[in-house]
Amino acid sequence: MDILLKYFPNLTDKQKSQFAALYDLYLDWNSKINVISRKDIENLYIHHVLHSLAIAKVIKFKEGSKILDVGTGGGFPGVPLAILFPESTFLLVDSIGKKIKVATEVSNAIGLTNISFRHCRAEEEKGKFDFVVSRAVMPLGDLIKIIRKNVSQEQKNPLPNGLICLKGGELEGEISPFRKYAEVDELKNFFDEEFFDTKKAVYVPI
Ligand SMILES: C[S@@+](CC[C@H](N)C(=O)[O-])C[C@H]1O[C@@H](n2cnc3c(N)ncnc32)[C@H](O)[C@@H]1O
Repeated sequence: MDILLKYFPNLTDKQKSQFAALYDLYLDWNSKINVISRKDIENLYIHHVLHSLAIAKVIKFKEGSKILDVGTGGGFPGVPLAILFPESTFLLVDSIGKKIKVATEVSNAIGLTNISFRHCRAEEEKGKFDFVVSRAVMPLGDLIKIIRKNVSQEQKNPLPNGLICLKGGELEGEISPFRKYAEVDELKNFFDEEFFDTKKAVYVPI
């Protein structure tokens, strides 16, 4: 948990206690419904929470922003972002109901009120949002096809509305059709921990 303060030193007491509560909640829920690899749970704050918050190093969402998290699984990156941006609203969707249940239970337990959940395929979600976020769900081209309908044309943020996804490893092939518009941030430029050496955030204005 202290690792979060290293990169986000201005957390409020409420945010600190919400982040701190995540460990026990995920430990408990993950033992019933697997959303994080069991041996990775001890790395929750670096591998999952801080990784999700990398999106906040790409953009600080303006008050009133609406964000869709596609394929959130147990709530990543949506739950950490909803804690960090209490003035924005988040909809987390996943096609697997029991994973959405974990994300819902965790966020209810920490009293998040700016978040909602839907058990559906992203293809079925018709709402409009300022940004779509996603981690480890599907190749960029497939994701863009699905979420294009969900990006609002009304702009209120410093970056034009679009998609921000967290990706690992070799991305050249996946990104090349979008290279004219995509911006790739290496997470090692934001965070010192070795885990981030190969991780990237890809922003595509839509
Ligand atoms: C590898 S998991 C990643 C979960 C989470 N984003 C994370 O990083 O921990 C991929 C998730 O995407 C969901 N998913 C895949 N295709 C989807 C679709 N078309 N609509 C909604 N969810 C989808 C799966 O059910 C799964 O929970």
